[in-house]
Amino acid sequence: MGVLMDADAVVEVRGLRMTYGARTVLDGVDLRLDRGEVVALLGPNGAGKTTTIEVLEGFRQPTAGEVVVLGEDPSRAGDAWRAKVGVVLQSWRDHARWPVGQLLEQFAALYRPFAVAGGQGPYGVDELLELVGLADRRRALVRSLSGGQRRRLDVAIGLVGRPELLFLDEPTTGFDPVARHEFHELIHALSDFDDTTVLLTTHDLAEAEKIAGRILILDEGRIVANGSAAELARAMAHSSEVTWREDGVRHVHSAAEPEAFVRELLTRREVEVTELQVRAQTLEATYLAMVARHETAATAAASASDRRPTNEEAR
Ligand SMILES: Nc1ncnc2c1ncn2[C@@H]1O[C@H](COP(=O)(O)OP(=O)(O)OP(=O)(O)O)[C@@H](O)[C@H]1O
Repeated sequence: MGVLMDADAVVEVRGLRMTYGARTVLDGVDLRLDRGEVVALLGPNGAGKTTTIEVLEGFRQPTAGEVVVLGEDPSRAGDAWRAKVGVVLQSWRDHARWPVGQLLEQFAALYRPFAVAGGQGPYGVDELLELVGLADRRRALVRSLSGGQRRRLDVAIGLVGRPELLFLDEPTTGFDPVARHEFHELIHALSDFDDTTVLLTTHDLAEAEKIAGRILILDEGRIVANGSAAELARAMAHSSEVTWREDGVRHVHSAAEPEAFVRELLTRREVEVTELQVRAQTLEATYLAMVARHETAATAAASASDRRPTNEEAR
């Protein structure tokens, strides 16, 4: 059993460190996921997102820190634990000669012994193919799928055991807009109706904003931001822009709290307000500002510690 205390947490991590040789990739990561949450882990290339997810999946042994996932240490957990966790890795290129439906049947069979009494057990193949939009490719060989279809199959393989916790590493790479939209609906349905907890990495900030209730930004081995897209925008003091017409005259106002401003505008004014629009700060602008701010601070700290004291200062 895990050493951490909170029974409500699906994932709880404290002080996670990971080094590859002399290189420190994760340097004190703390995070927590509660049941039914969809959380996006963002960060620049090489920030350590995949490494974090691989530690949570039990594929990598951390250098230091406490990691509890579904009540267990993932690096020691057994098959019954593994059956509750779904994983979609960044690239998965096996099983080229298998027909899609047969491959999913095989995976479903692996999960069947772990189905709990009264639970639904693994997905039926037809239902799963329908869910991921591959119903018409049941008999196709895996190698004949397009890149986006291949990725949908990866998602199906991650889902087949009806996991309590789903890790998705850049799941929508190569998806066309329709597939992407369907995938977002699928994630909403999983968290709303099945209480599935989802942790995904993505470089698509619009996607993170759309599907994740909470966003974590990892940079230089640490979580530098944690909150909803709106909370992160507020933390950066980013304003939304409200525009409207009053007696035919166009007005523009920057508001840190646009809901309150619009409420005031609509209730207190006696004149007619038309063409009211609120342009919210995008997560992309917030993200770019946050990463830039963090990196500037890190560079300043590094150059301060490199700077040798002058003779004058040393005295
Ligand atoms: N097995 C390994 N051995 C040595 N270094 C590694 C290993 N795996 C990853 N790294 C390094 O660790 C750092 C973090 O990699 P990771 O794949 O976790 O980042 P990421 O945030 O997922 O990046 P991306 O957005 O590019 O997918 C990178 O600098 C990478 O080169």
